[in-house]
Amino acid sequence: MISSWFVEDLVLEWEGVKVKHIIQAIGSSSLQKGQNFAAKYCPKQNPRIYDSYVKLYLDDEVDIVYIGTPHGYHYRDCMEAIAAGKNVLCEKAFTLNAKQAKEIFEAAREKNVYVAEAMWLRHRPLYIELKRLLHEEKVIGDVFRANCDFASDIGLATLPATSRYRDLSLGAGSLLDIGVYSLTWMMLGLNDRPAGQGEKPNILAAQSHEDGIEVTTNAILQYPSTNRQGIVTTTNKASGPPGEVFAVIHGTEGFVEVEGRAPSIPESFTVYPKQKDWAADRCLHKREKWQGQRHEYAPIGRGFVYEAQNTALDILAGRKESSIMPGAETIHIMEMMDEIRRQGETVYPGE
Ligand SMILES: NC(=O)C1=CN([C@@H]2O[C@H](COP(=O)(O)OP(=O)(O)OC[C@H]3O[C@@H](n4cnc5c(N)ncnc54)[C@H](OP(=O)(O)O)[C@@H]3O)[C@@H](O)[C@H]2O)C=CC1
Ligand SMILES: O=C1OC[C@@H](O)[C@H](O)[C@H]1O
Repeated sequence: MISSWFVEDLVLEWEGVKVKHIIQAIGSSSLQKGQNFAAKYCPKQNPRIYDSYVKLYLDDEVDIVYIGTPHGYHYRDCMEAIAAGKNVLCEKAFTLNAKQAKEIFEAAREKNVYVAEAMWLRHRPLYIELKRLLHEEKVIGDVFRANCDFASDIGLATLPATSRYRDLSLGAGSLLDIGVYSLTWMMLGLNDRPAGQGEKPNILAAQSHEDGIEVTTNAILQYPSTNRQGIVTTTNKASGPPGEVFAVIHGTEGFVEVEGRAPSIPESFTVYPKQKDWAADRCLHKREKWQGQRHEYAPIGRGFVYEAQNTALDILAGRKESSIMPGAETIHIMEMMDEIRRQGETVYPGE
């Protein structure tokens, strides 16, 4: 699924594009599958098709490998690509745990190649601008709390046991799959330090499981140096349509609501300054009274264009880490998920 979405955006022509991506090769478990993929998603390109990923890593024309396999294979696929001397952009969640992530970044350093987690949300102009408004312009004063919920319905019971949503060896579970976005919004709201230098929060977490698969996670984060708190929630068994507002960030001078179909696909945010007569209303503010300023972001393609472009610019500049999602930030996120899973008693095979 994700590889098709990403490739469609790679070949998209859009205003503001600075690089031209060439899809040199496609690696798949079968030649036929790879051929069908190329014909459907990048018909104007002429990629070589390989019936194994490792064969693709040996292709001299390939500058960077994009890995879109299930979570449980990210460690293997990254390590094999790096061993072959390839730069890598690997889907979220980057690995099953922080230990695997650290080993990958270490291997990349030794081989002097680029590796980055494909956390596309971080590259979106909406995310970057909101972070600036909150922590540089301080549009809502000092942020003191935030929450984000990613609730989706994947129809777990209807899926085959081999699905990445059900197979634990593939990394099944809502936290790694979608909770990682809720955490990413916490990093925007609660962390005003540069990526990779965030403070470690105290964490209190609970997880629920069905048939051994983690389906619901709730976690409270508390940052010792600022006293900021965040609530991270996620479930893959929600029924009904998603709410329009999926994250709220509160500051001493107002609040921000972030809207969109899902936390991975934000469409707008609204900044609500504190109302002058707030004391008169106490807790009974009428919603209509609040005049917020909405910032809308028109979608371009599926939204992967920014991540693709920034990664290409990193490679062209000779960088070995992403300027937006450096290794230390990926490890920080993985460590938080390790701690949530430790408390929630979610364990993957081999751990
Ligand atoms: N950024 C985003 O919005 C999204 C990101 N993702 C991320 O992308 C990754 C892949 O997700 P998604 O595309 O939904 O996954 P899929 O289940 O669609 O699998 C992707 C491909 O992985 C390959 N694969 C290798 N081994 C296996 C295996 N044992 N079982 C199944 N597939 C295997 C297959 O390709 P082949 O047979 O051709 O080798 C398969 O088509 C995950 O990390 C996920 O979190 C997913 C959705 C959205
Ligand atoms: O990254 C993702 O975003 C959309 C979800 O449907 C999907 O499960 C997840 O991998």
